[in-house]
Amino acid sequence: MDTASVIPISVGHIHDVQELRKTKPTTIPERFVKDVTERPTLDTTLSELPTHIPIINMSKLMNGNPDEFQSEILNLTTACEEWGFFQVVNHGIDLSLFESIEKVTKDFFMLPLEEKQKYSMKPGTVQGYGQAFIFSEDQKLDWCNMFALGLEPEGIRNPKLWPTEPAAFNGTLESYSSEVRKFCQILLKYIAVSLGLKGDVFEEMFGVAVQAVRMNYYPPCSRPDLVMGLSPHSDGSAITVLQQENGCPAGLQILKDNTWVPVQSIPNALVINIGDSLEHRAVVHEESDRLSIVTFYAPSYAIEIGPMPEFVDENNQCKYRRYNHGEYSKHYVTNKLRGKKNLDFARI
Ligand SMILES: O=C(O)CCC(=O)C(=O)O
Ligand SMILES: [Fe+2]
Repeated sequence: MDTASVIPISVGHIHDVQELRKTKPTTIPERFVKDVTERPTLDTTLSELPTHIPIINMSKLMNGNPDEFQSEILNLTTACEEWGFFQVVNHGIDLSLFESIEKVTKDFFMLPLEEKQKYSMKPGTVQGYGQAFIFSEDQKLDWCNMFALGLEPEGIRNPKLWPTEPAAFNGTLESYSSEVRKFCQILLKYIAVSLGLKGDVFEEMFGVAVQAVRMNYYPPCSRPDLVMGLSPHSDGSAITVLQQENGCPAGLQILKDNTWVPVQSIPNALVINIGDSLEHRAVVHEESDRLSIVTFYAPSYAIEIGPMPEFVDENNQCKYRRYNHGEYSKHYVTNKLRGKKNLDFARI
C-alpha cells in the first residue's frame, strides 16, 4: 500500500454501501450491478465442489517433533506450489486479540457516516474509509465498505486517518498488528525452509517490511447474485493474512483451475495467500453481513526484487525481470482491480 500522491480524477458519487442498505432498496443502483459475465456464482451451486484449501498446523512446525516438522513442511510446499492459498491453525496469536480487533472494527463500521467520513479515502489513494481502486465515473462499485491504514514503516502512516472512535481502536490495532507482523516473519521462515533455502533469506531480502491493514465490511444485499463484494484481484503483497469473523458465512472465493472455490471459514484460523499469485474475490449474502480484517506484508519499497538465482537454470528460464518494489507497488495501487494483470508488470 502506498501513500501515493492524490491524483486529480473524477470518480462520480460513491454510495456508502451501509447507508444504501439501510434503505433496503428493491432495485440495486446500476453502478453496483455487474455485467452478466462478471456476476458471482452463488454458494448453493458451489457447495458440491471439493472446497478445501490446504490447512497448515503451525504447532506441528513449532513443537520440536522432527517427523511432524518434516511432514508439515511438505504440506506447506504443496500449499504454496499448488494453491498459493491456505489456512493456518494453531498460529499462536492470542485469540482474545482476534476478538478485540473484530469488536473495534465492527464498532468503527457501525459509527454514523459523518464520523467515518472524517477519515475518507481520497480518490486515487488507498488509505482511509471508502472504496479503493475507483478511478473513473463509469467504473462499477463493489458491495463493500473499506477502512485501510498503512502501519509500517512509520513513513507510510497517515495519523490523520487513525480514528478517535472507538476509543480502543488504535491501541488494539497496534497490538494486533505487531502480533501479525511476528507471525508473518515466522511463516516466511518456514516458507523459505520449504523451498530449501536458509530460514532468514526473506527477512534479509525484504528490509524493513511494509505492513498495511484493510478492513472490509460487507453488508447484506437483497440481490447478491448481481453484485460483487470485492472484485477479482490478486494482492500486491508478499503474503496476505486474512482474519474473518468467526461464524460468518463463506464469502471469499479463489479461482482454482478456472473454478471459483469458496473458502470455508474455520474458527480462529488465518487465511494466507502468497501475494499476486492466485486470483480471489468476495461475494455477499442476502441476510448476513461479513467482516474481514486483512494484513498485507510486503518488502520495503526501497528494495529491488527478482527471480532468485537458486531457481533459475537452463531448464527453468527466467520469467520475470528484476524490479524495484516501490515502483511495483505504485503500479498496483494506481490500477483498478483486474484479476492477475499486475504481475504482467514484471513478466519478461
Ligand atoms: O474479504 C475477503 O474475504 C477478501 C478480502 C481481500 O481479498 C482483500 O482485502 O484483498
Ligand atoms: Fe485480496
